[in-house]
Amino acid sequence: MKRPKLYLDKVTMKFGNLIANEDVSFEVKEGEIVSLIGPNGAGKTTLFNCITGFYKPFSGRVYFEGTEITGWPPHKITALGLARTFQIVKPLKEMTVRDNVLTGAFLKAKDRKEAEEIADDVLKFTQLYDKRNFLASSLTIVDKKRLELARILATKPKMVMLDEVMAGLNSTEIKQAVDICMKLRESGITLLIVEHIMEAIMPISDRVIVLNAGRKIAEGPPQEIVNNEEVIKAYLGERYHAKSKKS
Ligand SMILES: Nc1ncnc2c1ncn2[C@@H]1O[C@H](COP(=O)(O)OP(=O)(O)OP(=O)(O)O)[C@@H](O)[C@H]1O
Repeated sequence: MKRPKLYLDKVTMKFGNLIANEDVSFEVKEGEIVSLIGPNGAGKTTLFNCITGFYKPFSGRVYFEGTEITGWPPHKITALGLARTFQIVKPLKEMTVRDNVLTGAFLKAKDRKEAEEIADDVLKFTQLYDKRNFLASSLTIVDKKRLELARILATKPKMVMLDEVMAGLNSTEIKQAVDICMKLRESGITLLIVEHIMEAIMPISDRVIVLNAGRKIAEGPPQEIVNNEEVIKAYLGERYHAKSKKS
């Protein structure tokens, strides 16, 4: 039996009267790829912020590898091995690509030499090594997204949470991003992915969790989710449903 890596117990988050997440519970097991989907405003990013310490939930608890991390500061959660990307990528623009990645690598490295080794490995993995001396501000959107991933991989995470890393990419770049997800899983990293590009994530997800208006409305293997009437109505629509039936 695989152990739960991440466990949410009835997480609720409110902004004034608006309930962005309501009693959301689920677990992600070690080595799984789990996708979190739902319409715009469903509460996916808010939940990521609650898990990674950027928001303190109104109520409920978050556990990582059995340790309760509810309300911990983000840097402490990253140090424990849970890292996340942001929907709007924010590299340190006036620093080089390599220095950006080094800032992540120093979290776990014992000295500069080790940090540089970690950074260079990660830069090669994310195909940014040739651009290591570029200023981050000069990168294209796909390379900025790779850099965002490289920075968090340099912290040597056990679990990575990706927030819409495929948005704005072309089909070749999406395929490369999917390959990276598969490679991360092969290397033992557990993944929780927020994404709107169903064609990319459905084939690689072990399980899919669906949020709508802050509540979890479904959870299950991709094939079950694409046939779930409530999910089709709330989010997937007939188009994706019909397409997935054909394949
Ligand atoms: N800081 C905030 N203050 C007030 N309301 C917020 C805040 N952040 C999010 N919300 C509201 O909470 C709800 C959930 O938003 P959230 O960004 O989590 O949705 P989402 O599922 O990530 O959407 P998308 O797919 O568009 O990224 C929305 O109604 C949003 O307007």
